Amino acid sequence: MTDQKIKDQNISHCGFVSIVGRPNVGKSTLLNQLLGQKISITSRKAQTTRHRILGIDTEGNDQVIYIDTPGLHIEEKRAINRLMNRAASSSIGHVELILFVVEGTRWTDDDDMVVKKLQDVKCPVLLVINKIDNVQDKTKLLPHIQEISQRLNFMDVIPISAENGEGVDIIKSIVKTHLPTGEHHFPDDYITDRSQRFMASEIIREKLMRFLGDELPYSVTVEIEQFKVDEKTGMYRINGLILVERDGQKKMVIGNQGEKIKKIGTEARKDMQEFFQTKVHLELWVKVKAGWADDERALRSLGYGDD
Ligand SMILES: Nc1nc2c(ncn2[C@@H]2O[C@H](COP(=O)(O)OP(=O)(O)OP(=O)(O)O)[C@@H](O)[C@H]2O)c(=O)[nH]1
Repeated sequence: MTDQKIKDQNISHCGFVSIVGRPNVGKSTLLNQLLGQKISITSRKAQTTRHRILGIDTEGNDQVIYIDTPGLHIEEKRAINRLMNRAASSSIGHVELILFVVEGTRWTDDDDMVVKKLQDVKCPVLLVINKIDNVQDKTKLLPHIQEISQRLNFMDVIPISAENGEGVDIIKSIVKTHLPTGEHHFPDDYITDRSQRFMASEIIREKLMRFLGDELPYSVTVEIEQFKVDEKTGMYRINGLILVERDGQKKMVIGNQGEKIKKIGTEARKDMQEFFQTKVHLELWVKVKAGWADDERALRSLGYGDD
């Protein structure tokens, strides 16, 4: 190895990379793959991610800070949708690189909206075509890529499958070449900027998204009322409050003889134990708080819009 190479390896690098795209294209799945650990919740329903979340990947002298964002979407009628779009848009500036994630050969008006937002950015934009495992006829991929490439000057186009990891290493190596020299922003053992309390509420929300019917998840949010560490055993005692908008929704979350909320609690506790690496005692309650998703002040008190 040359002296120059040895010298370069000892220089600290750090930079921010935004992951943007419309809802449900696989941004959070990609972030989890890039980190090799699950920190961002995912589900088959659109608009699972509601907050901006940082995923920190430190390898030797290099620290990459990925910004996972809520999916950008046209519908902005409700206060919650406005805040989600704002959180996503604010992450577009001041980064080293943007990963624009789209889904196979499927293109929608929301994708067009994202392209418009990216039109004037100063940093390079990498087009990431996700879910290629779902594209049956691969011959359609090339003309599709050619068509999208006319809409924006992409630095490169990488087809991937975030679900099974295909192509993710290529993204990692491209990201590395865009890191400026500089001190690490976070301690090397950090994987996210978010508190354990926040992660606990997200894990519960993921189970609500996954186990409730198609419409209900958008009327539900979670507040952590208690987060205590038992000093003797190290066990976490967590109380979560599930807020819904109407009485009928409360019944649906609880389920027949409490079976639904029990399932949500069991699955959330399992994930929490894995994430926190300790035993967890979790209790869940459901409460009606009408109109929480339309009221910007109520949303702020629930932690929305701080992003
Ligand atoms: N087949 C397939 N499914 C994928 C792939 N990546 C993600 N998915 C699925 O797509 C759905 C959405 O993934 P998410 O990671 O939650 O998508 P997102 O873009 O973060 O969604 P929002 O939170 O709505 O912005 C989930 O059901 C994932 O399992 C992939 O490479 N292949």
